[in-house]
Amino acid sequence: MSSSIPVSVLTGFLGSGKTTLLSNLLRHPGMADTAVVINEFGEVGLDHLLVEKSSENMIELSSGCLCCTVRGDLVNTLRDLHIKRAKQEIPNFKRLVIETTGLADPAPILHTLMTDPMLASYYRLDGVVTVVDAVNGEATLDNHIEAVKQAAVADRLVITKTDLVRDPASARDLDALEARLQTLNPAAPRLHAVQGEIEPDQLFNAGLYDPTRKTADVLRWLKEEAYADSHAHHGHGHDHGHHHHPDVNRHDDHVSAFCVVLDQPIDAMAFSLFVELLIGTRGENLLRVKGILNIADRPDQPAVIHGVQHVFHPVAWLEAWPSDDRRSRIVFITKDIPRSDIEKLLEGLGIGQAAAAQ
Ligand SMILES: Nc1nc2c(ncn2[C@@H]2O[C@H](COP(=O)(O)OP(=O)(O)OP(=O)(O)O)[C@@H](O)[C@H]2O)c(=O)[nH]1
Repeated sequence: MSSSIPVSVLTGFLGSGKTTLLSNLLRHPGMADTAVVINEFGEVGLDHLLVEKSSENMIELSSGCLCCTVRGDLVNTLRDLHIKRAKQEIPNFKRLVIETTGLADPAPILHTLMTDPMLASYYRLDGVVTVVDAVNGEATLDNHIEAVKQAAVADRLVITKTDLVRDPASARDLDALEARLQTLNPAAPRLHAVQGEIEPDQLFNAGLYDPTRKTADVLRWLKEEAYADSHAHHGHGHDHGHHHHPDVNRHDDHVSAFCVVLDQPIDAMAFSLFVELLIGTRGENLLRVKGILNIADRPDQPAVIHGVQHVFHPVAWLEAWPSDDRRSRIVFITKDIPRSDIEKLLEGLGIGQAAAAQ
C-alpha cells in the first residue's frame, strides 16, 4: 500500500481551463514523474497535442466519455500503465493525473478506482481537483447538474480566468460564485489560477484517506468543522446574490453538504443496515459520504468510511483516534436528500444520537 501510486482526478466543465492548468502543472520540476491520462470526447483529441511535450507518460482515451465507458477503458489503461512501468518500458512514474471530459460525472471514475481489486492494490485516490471558470461558472452551475456534482465532490476547487474579472459587476459575480461554492462544498479550499498558474503542492496530496499515513490526516480529509454552519440555510454573510436569482434551474438547491455528529457509539450491524438502506433507496443521490465512526465493540479504533453513490469503500480501521473527540462524524454531500431524512433513518435504526437534533 505504501508504494501505491496516488491518483488525482482533474475535472471541471467544458472549457473551464483543465488542460491549461495541467500543462502548467506539468512544467513544474516536482511534477516530472507524473503520468497523465486524458479523456477526450469525440474523434480527435486536441488536448493530447497540447500537453504531449511536457510528459512522456501521456495516454489518451478517445473512445468516448470516460464516465460512460469508464469500466473497461480506465481499468485497462491503468493496468497497462502499471505493467509497462513494472517492465520498465516507460519511466517509473510516481503520480497519475486523470483529466476527465467536461461533461463527466466524476463518480464512476472514483468507483472504478475504489472497487477494482487490481487497481486498488496499485493505485490510491489522492483527491479530486475541480476547475471552475470565474466568468461562466455561475451560468454553468445553473444549467448543468454535472458541474454542480463536480464542484460538490472536489477536494480542491480551482477558480480560473480571474484575470477576466475586471469591472465591479464582474467582481460581484465572482463573490457570488465563491459564496455558492462555499455552500456547495464548504471543506474544499478555493484557489485562483490565471492561465493555469498554480503551485502543484496546493493541489496534490489532498489528504484523502490513506491508511499508511498518520491518522491526523483523517481530520484534514474529513474537515467536519467546515460543515458546522452550512446546513439548513446558507448562513454566510457574504453570499449576496445567492437567493435573488430567478432561475428555475438552480441545481445547487438540490445539493447539500452537511455533517452528522453522533454522540453514542454505533452498533456495527445497525450501521451496515443504514448504509444498505440508504444505498438501496437513494444510492445515486449520495454524491459523497465520508466519516469516522465510533463502533461500539471497538471503541479504541475508529472506523473510516468513504462512499461515492452506491459504492462504499471497505471500512478501514485506524490504530487510534486522531484527537480527543471520539464522537462519530459523518459528512454527507447529497442531491435531494435533506439532513432530516438522514437523521430520521439513523434514529429509526437507533443509531447514536444526532447532536444537531438535540
Ligand atoms: N483569460 C484566461 N483564459 C484562460 C484561462 N485559463 C484557460 N483559459 C482559456 O480558456 C480556454 C479553454 O481552456 P482549456 O484549458 O482548453 O479548457 P478545458 O477545460 O481543458 O476545455 P475542454 O477540454 O474543452 O473541456 C482556452 O482558450 C484557454 O486559453 C485563464 O486563467 N484566463
